[in-house]
Amino acid sequence: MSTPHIEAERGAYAKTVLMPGDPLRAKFIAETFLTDAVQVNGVRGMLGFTGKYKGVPVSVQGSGMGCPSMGIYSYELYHFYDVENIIRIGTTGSIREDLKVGDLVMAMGACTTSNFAAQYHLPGLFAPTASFPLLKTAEAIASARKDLHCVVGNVLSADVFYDDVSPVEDWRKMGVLAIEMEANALYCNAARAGKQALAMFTVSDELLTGASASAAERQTAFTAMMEVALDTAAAL
Ligand SMILES: O=P(O)(O)O[C@H]1O[C@H](CO)[C@@H](O)[C@H]1O
Ligand SMILES: O=c1cc[nH]c(=O)[nH]1
Repeated sequence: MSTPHIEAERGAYAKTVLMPGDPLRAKFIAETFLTDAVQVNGVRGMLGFTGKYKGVPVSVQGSGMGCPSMGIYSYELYHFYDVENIIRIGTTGSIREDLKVGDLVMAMGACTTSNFAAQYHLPGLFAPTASFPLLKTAEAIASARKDLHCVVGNVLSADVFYDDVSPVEDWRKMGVLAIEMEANALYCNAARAGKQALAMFTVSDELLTGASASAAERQTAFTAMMEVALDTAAAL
């Protein structure tokens, strides 16, 4: 069996899949943290791998950028590959003063400028949220680490990276912590499929100050987030 975007056979993915936007980050995770890792997808270069972490089967699959791309891959994993849990691990731009480069943000909710949820024809607006069991487990793992500052709250999944007019202040006034581009679609797909999802992010940019992660910070802080996500997967 394959889908238009995934060439893997049914059963090739573990029940928990980590999803970075960048397929090369998926490759890095497989090579760095997984044992017995095998590549299960290479269609469009959107790499996917399955291996073991601390003896537990775990997969990692690139999602691409934006809600449409995340919408495709998470839908196919949930519906055609029997995946139960998806943990997005991404980068984000913080819009709150105390959220600094390297900090970890977990998305309890995901606002959006995308029209992704319009497909459901709901008689109102849907509020996409993380799965509480995943969030609770991941937050406990992150908080136990001395090397991480972890904040849980609302994020914005934006449709536009290069905005003509910056939306930062409007969302900041509503208590939104940070901006990324995929969590909303992931949470919608999980809700509709009756599955579990969580999105977490390393702050790569402070949109209020203009600070951004150095190469070294990207290496270490992103690695800490990967470990939190993998330890969460192993604990499920
Ligand atoms: O680092 P990733 O997971 O790709 O996430 C963020 O980075 C990309 C934009 O540069 C968007 O996909 C955004 O959500
Ligand atoms: O500012 C940022 C940083 C990462 N990802 C985004 O979508 N925006």
